[in-house]
Amino acid sequence: MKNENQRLRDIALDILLTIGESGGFSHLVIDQKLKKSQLELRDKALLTELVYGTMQHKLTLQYYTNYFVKKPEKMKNWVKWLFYLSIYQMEYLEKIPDHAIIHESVEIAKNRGHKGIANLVNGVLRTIQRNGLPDLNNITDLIERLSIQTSHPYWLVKRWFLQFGEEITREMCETNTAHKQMSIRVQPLKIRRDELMKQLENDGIHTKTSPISDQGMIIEEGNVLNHETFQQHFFTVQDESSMLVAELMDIKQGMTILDSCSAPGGKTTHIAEKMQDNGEIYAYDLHEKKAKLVAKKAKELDLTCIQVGQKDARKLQETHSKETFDRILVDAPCSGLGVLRSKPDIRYNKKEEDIHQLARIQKDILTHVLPLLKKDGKLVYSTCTVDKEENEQMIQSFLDENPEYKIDSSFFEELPEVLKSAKGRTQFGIQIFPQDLDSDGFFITRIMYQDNSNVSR
Ligand SMILES: C[S@@+](CC[C@H](N)C(=O)[O-])C[C@H]1O[C@@H](n2cnc3c(N)ncnc32)[C@H](O)[C@@H]1O
Repeated sequence: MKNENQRLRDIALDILLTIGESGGFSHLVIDQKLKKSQLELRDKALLTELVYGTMQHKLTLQYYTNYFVKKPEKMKNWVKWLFYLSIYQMEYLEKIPDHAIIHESVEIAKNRGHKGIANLVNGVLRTIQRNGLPDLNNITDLIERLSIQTSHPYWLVKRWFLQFGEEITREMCETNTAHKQMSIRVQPLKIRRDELMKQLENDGIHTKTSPISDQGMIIEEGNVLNHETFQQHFFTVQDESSMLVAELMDIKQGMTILDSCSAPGGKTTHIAEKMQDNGEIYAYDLHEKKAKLVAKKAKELDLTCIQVGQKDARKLQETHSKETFDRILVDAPCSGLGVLRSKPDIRYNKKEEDIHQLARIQKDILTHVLPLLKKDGKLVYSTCTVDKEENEQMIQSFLDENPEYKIDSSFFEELPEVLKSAKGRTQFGIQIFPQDLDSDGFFITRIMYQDNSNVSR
């Protein structure tokens, strides 16, 4: 008979095997399993922590495991992941005593395998308990050391080293393995921010205002997702860097706006709120199912100025005439290297080749969408990634090929005070690193037409 602790770790192991070996998205697999599991709320939180934590530290845990096991390549996948899960708990979670972790892990090994595997698990974990783990500072290659210490693939650390230098890369990798603060965006047509803060405070949830958006709040303590104001859709959970995108669109009431890559609708609904639901927003996404999420979100937030549809951004000229929109948002599909804290599996699944292909798609989308912008309009381009090829270099190459456009220099004046001297600021936009604001890594820039009538070419 399995006890509750064992059952919980068994489920965690199944989830890790699915994400780690079959490439499932962590948040989707966890959601699915949690729905079926009938675990108590507290246990669900621990299960989520075990899965995210183990995934986040996978390469470090692999290094430790391989240090102690003689022929690691011969281990079955479930044994490998059982080691990662067990060592994660011993090394990173203070609340569970080592003897309890070892006991549960050995029981799982007995149930899933045989006595030999149980003995191996017992032997390795007891050695770690007695002697501790190897010192990662002894790894001599700087990039390899950082890769193992912070569990980022070698190619990615090397790429960031070359693009941003050692200091920024180190800070970024370290931030990516740390806990991330949660932020929310109030729906101002439903409740004022100060009122919401007061209501939450009365129920023991401490918040502070965001330096990025006057709709933003940072949760300092307490679980806001269990609060009635969340069920009432008085706010949306949104990262602060993500909030900054709509903040930098210079939005006014009554505008006609295109959101070309809009699902699941975080930024579309923010734009609608900023317009006080007064204007027209056309929100599209390549995938029908995802576009439906935008409509759902708009409905929950009682926003009516959004028209949702399934469309390829590269073919929008079939639907809309040239120079239709006052503002356009291209929140482009990207490699997602800025959101590694919330989606730990991304770092192991992405390949360098994906980046080249994404940069081509991003440029293609920009090229096809920009003619829809009014001559005095503004287009904001953003990604949730940290990579020059998809951001600065893509923009530079686009502008080189399309001299009728330029970066809108007033964009930089509108940056919030906390980002005015950010390290990621260049003539092509701003790269926000996760360590800048304890938020997601994002790139944002703003493009407009350039009056070339006086320029001879
Ligand atoms: C970064 S996400 C957008 C996030 C969204 N703006 C938000 O804030 O919730 C990029 C979206 O672009 C969509 N996409 C990818 N290729 C596209 C294309 N060719 N045309 C339109 N949408 C596309 C993806 O399905 C994905 O939902």
